[in-house]
Amino acid sequence: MIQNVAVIGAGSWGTALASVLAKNGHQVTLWVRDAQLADEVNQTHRNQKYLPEATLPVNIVATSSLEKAVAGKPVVLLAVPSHAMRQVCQSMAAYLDPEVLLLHATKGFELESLKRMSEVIAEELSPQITSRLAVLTGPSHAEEVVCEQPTTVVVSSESEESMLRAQDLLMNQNFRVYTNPDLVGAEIAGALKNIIALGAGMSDGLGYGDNAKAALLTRGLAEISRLGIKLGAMPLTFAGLAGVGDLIVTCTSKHSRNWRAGYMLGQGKRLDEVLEQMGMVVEGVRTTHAAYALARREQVDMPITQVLYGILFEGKTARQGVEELMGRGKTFEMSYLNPEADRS
Ligand SMILES: NC(=O)c1ccc[n+]([C@@H]2O[C@H](COP(=O)([O-])OP(=O)(O)OC[C@H]3O[C@@H](n4cnc5c(N)ncnc54)[C@H](O)[C@@H]3O)[C@@H](O)[C@H]2O)c1
Ligand SMILES: O=P(O)(O)OC[C@H](O)CO
Repeated sequence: MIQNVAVIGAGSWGTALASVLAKNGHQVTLWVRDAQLADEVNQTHRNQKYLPEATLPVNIVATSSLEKAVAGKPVVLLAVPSHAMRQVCQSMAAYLDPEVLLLHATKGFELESLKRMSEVIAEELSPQITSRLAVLTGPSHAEEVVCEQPTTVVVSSESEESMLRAQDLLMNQNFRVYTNPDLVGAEIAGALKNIIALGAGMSDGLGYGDNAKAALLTRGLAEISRLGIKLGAMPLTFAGLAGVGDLIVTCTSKHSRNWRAGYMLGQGKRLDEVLEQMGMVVEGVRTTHAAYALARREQVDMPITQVLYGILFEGKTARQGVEELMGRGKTFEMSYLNPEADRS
């Protein structure tokens, strides 16, 4: 069924998802924070800053008014950075349709509270929203999605109906949408892979090869799963699109913001220089901070995250980080063989 959909956030991901929805025939209102960019989208059907190569469908109409964007819309899709989620929800709460289906496509935790995005959304809107809330995640770079390159993603929700509605809205020949009821696992996997992507970029920036990258991905997945399972995720989610699928794409793609930021750090640039040069959200930086705190709180061993925390926030060099990881004591690969020695 054709729907009126509001997409909140006109960075690369919001713009690409607006394009998918519009090509599926939906009427899309795109909320753009910057009024000048809203005019550009309406007049030129382009978003030069975030997706310069793409021409956008004409059934995307941009507005810088959050009220105009969401009022009366049966579906709202949030694609803002994690640090903006709470404030955006607060600002749009009064205008939302009481029966709205809410999707979010944000990969991160709220740093201050260490909460997942769906928890932040439920706190700001209402606990009942969870029955109409779904997350969209999986291996999907905006730059490829907007040019209709084959892409697979996953939607997760506590409500089967919401999950199926989200799948129907988004799925097409080039954008294949799977469902997975493990909302907790989907959100955690999507957020934590960005930490490992920073590490993979660093490894490449240091000039290390494929062996190092494979080690980071595999041991990265081990610690992502360890924390995720402790926080209530289903183990198999980490073997799926939200887990290993997204880990592969983010750690190996030239489009990845997290990999690119890591690469520059590996080459010896300072974090502030790197973030300035990126000009786009690099979720992995805040997520490293959040995961470091969560790992301490939950007493879960996350050696790669710990080392990256040291590099990002404590002045350790990338090379020292590698030495630290490679110089750790002997241990089992599979912690189930010796749960007492749950080390990576
Ligand atoms: N880019 C991708 O390919 C991709 C794919 C999947 C998921 N994501 C996730 O989507 C989310 C958004 O990423 P993106 O790549 O579109 O980022 P981006 O850097 O391309 O754009 C960020 C957007 O958020 C807006 N913004 C920044 N601060 C804001 C604030 N305080 N309040 C409201 N809006 C604010 C900016 O104006 C911009 O429109 C992230 O969580 C990211 O991990 C991105
Ligand atoms: O470009 P990145 O590193 O923010 O990753 C974007 C998506 O999460 C890839 O699935």
